[in-house]
Amino acid sequence: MRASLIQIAVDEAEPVASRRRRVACLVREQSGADLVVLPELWTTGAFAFEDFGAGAEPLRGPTYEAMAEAASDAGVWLHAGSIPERAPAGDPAAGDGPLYNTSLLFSPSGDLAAAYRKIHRFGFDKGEAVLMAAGSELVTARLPHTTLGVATCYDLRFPELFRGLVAAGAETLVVPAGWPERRRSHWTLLARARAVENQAFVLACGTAGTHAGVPQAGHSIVVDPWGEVLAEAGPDEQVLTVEFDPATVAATRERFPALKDRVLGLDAPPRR
Ligand SMILES: NC(=O)CCC(=O)C(=O)O
Repeated sequence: MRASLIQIAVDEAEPVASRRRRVACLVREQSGADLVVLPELWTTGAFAFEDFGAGAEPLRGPTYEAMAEAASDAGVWLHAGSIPERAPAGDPAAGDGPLYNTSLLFSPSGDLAAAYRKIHRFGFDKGEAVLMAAGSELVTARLPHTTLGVATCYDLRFPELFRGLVAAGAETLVVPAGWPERRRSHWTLLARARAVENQAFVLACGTAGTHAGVPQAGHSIVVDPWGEVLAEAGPDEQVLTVEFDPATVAATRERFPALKDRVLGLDAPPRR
């Protein structure tokens, strides 16, 4: 299986419409890949909190349209990273619906195969954590060669989410991100940890450049179920292409069946 991770540079100097066109061209150039992956919030930038509202789109908005077309032109499965999704208002009189950090997966015919609303929002008491609503559903998707489990950026710090994805059948964990350079060591460490503990491939695609004054780490990374790094990008915009055999997941789980020794229900009650 061939995957291409497109590590996009997100800089405010580039208008969003131009970046969208540029990214669509890059996706089309990946024709022949089985799966193409884009980063988190590459239209606004993951740290451009002040732009989330103005840059928000309905699920089937301009980024959806452009990426569906690019996936179908290239004939690839496309994990199109995430968009700031403005959900429909439940009550039209109350104005806009909530914002979500929503990632989109398209099939090679350009149909939406899955949408995942990020569960763990980053920022503690500010930024995404207060501006966006949290998703609540785990999302997996069956591709011809493997089953994907999807998560977004800060989710990488929460191993229980990935356990849930594995329990739902995931073999390849796809993590679009806008991870800052400041915590790059966590990024590579956590990507490898999630691969080793879940005996799964991890495809983690970050952004390059600097937006909202936050230099991005780049260093998109692909890790195999044994924790070995198959490929790692540098800091700048780059297409990281890797070939891997999804059957390695079953072989690793059989040869070293640690997942079978899980003891379920160990969650401690919250401390008072
Ligand atoms: N966009 C994010 O989720 C950033 C996460 C991050 O910076 C971290 O976990 O560290």
